[in-house]
Amino acid sequence: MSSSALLEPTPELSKALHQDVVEDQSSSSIINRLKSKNKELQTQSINTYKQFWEDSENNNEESRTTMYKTLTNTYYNLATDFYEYGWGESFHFSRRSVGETHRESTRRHEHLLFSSAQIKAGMKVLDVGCGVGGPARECIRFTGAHVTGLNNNDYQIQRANIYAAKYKQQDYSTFVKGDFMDMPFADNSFDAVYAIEATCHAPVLKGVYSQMYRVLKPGGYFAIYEWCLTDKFDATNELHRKLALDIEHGDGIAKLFGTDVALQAAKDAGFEIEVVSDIAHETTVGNEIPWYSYLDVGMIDFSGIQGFARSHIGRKFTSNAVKVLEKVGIAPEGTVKVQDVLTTAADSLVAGAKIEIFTPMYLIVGRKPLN
Ligand SMILES: CC(C)=CCC[C@@H](C)[C@H]1CC[C@H]2C3=C(CC[C@]12C)[C@@]1(C)CC[C@H](O)C[C@@H]1CC3
Repeated sequence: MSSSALLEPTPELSKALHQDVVEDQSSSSIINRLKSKNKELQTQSINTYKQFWEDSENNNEESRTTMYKTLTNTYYNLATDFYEYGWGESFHFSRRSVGETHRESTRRHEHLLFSSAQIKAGMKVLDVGCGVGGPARECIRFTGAHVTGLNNNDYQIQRANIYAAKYKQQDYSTFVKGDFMDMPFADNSFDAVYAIEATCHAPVLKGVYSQMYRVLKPGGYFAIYEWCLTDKFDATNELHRKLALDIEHGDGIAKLFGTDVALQAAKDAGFEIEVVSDIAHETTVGNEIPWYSYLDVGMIDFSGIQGFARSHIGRKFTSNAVKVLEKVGIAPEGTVKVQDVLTTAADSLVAGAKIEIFTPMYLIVGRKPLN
């Protein structure tokens, strides 16, 4: 099978695949969402995604980086509903202190980035790879800025617009479809730019960081949480290589880069670096819970359906429930495979984190020089 077998992620495909769910203004349950997919297109999407990774022709970095747009788009067409069901509206990890809820730690993690980027009321801010807009909405609440969310996935843009209407934030946010390697914005048009666990989908980090530099006004701040392989990653170690590939496959990433590559890319893009830190390994008062704990074996969260859904045992429950839904024809054929891909993601992230070869929160804060 050639790499072109992945379905072209056009707006028409999105509309046909997700059907009337995109028009739904209420927060629809995962069952309703699965029920209303175009079954044939959903099955085709997951089969081609699986095939893409199994196909040895595609299972090499060059082919994956060439196909990054289609690869990541196909992934989010399949994963978005599950992410919202098990994680909420902000698609990222966070450090958590004892006594802190998932929502509280998510917010705190976002606030740290917004403060690092010096975002203030009235500023024009860009969120690169905004998902369904969870962090953008919090940025608006926390700072009073106007946030433009850039995303290449039509379904996520539609979800973001639905939420903006729900939370009455239309005047403070705009969600734009576009490729972060070739942004549809003029030079020097934003006061601050940030990205949360999103630019790892880029085929070349310097490419996306250079675009962030280009659209940022001189003197403006750039702040990112990057997904990276750490210095402990050893490319000659078979287990390390397998875990990196599983993270890529499970999370729709063409290629993971090292922290050294990310930092150099930010410098090469032109930023004056002010802060660099793998905050996964920083300790703060009471911060004793690793970022991956929710996904780890033995962790049970009784804080509600979402808490249960993201736990290891909850994932097993979801896999079995999805099998039944698929059997009785409610969920499209192949939905079990989507849950399998997500299980690969969760397991490899936890394993990679435990041996410290991976971090989802390599913080880089830089500034575009005034001259
Ligand atoms: C892919 C990138 C760059 C960022 C997303 C990070 C996380 C928010 C996701 C990574 C793995 C995801 C999984 C889930 C939610 C979102 C993630 C943690 C689930 C818990 C959602 C519910 C499913 O039934 C199981 C998923 C496992 C993986």
